[in-house]
Amino acid sequence: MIFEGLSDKLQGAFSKLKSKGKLTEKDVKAAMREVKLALLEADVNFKVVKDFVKKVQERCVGQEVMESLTPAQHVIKIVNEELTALMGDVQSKITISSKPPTIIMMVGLQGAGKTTTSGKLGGYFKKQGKKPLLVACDVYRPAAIKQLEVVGSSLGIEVFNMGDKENPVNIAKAGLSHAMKNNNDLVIIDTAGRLHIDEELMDELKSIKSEVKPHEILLVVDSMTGQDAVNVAESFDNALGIDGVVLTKLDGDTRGGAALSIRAVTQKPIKFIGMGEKLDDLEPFHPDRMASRILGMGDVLSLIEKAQETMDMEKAKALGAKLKKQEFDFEDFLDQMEQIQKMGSMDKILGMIPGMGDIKNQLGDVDMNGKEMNRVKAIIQSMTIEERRNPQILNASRKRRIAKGSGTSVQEVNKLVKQLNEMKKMMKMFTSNSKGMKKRGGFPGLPFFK
Ligand SMILES: Nc1nc2c(ncn2[C@@H]2O[C@H](COP(=O)(O)OP(=O)(O)OP(=O)(O)O)[C@@H](O)[C@H]2O)c(=O)[nH]1
Repeated sequence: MIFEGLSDKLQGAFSKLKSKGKLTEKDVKAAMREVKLALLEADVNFKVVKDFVKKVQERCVGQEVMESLTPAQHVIKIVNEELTALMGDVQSKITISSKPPTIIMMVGLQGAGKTTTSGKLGGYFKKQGKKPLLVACDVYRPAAIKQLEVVGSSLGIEVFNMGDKENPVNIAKAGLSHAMKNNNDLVIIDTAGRLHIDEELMDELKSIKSEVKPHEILLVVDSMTGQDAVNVAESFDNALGIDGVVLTKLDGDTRGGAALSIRAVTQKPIKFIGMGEKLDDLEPFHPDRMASRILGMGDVLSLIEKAQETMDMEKAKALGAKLKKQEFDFEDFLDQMEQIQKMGSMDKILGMIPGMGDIKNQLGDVDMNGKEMNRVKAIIQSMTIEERRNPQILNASRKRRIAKGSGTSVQEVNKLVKQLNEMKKMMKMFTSNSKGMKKRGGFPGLPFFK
């Protein structure tokens, strides 16, 4: 789960508040002390934490909160608003030039994820019907050009390169004219990284910038480097000037400090986040959705978008109808597991579902890689249609037969039955929770929200 440590601590601080009726100033101050500690432990910039806590405290001890019937809810609402503001308030999009091609220059340190992100970005815009061109200007790291070509070809995106003997400024210039000739409406320039910022790197980037006049200079930083990412962002911005940041590796166990500090320190927005090594693991950054995920309130909108991207609507509707009748059998279970595999991973999905954090623990390692998935399929396929449809008839002898027939064990069959029941509980909880969603017209594309 993203920023799990910080999220657990913040929710812990607020659950104490919720258990009280009226709140005194002392209660709020105590809760904010916990929030401050949680943010510092998440490696958030000290000054950012100080300003944040001060602002929240001022708002929380105001009249409307202390007198209200649900003061704790008010405090959480204020923290949510201030967290969202801290990360930039609203989504900041890439500025698309009215006169194509839009030129995006990718900069950043070695290993931050520039080349991967350049490809991801190309894929993201290709999905929107654009015709991107990737330009390989990293002539120093051996195989950097090859890596970009591999990424480009896996996405069906052309990569322009002139080998690693040519001056990067000339490559960028030639790449741009190649794009003009081929009606590319987007040029993404992958520049060279360095282990640390140096004069030579900056001069080269400045010459590329003055040569091609990019509409966007995106700095790619590795969120796992915490406060370092913020310092790198500051130096690149001071030396070169950047328009936005892409935070990579948020799928790792990053504590969240970079995401919560970088905007406040550099005044530059986070535009995208990298959520994995795969080429579709890039998401536009929404401060409000990130804040609500951190506060354990899930992020249903992103979940819907992901589901709609991958879910077969007919199947979704059919499943929704079955869920209403509290039917959910092994056929559906298999469908859902395959669906979730397409959407990313159970861990990521559950992180987006409000209040599903604890279910995640009950479901255990439902996150399956191909091997586990095949064993699950073998077990389910060894069941009779009757058994799949009515799991309650699975007695010991049937389980032994299924285990034998699928080359697995009775323990694994039992575990699968348990997981099916947990999944059923989750769906039930979900459909009952979604009454509120229903009022908002439900969420098309997700069976749970029918
Ligand atoms: N888990 C995870 N890995 C990522 C992400 N983005 C990039 N990576 C990995 O990070 C490593 C470095 O990525 P590159 O794109 O080669 O980094 P780079 O900035 O281009 O490095 P140089 O080309 O050497 O400057 C690769 O193994 C990528 O797969 C991400 O969002 N999540």
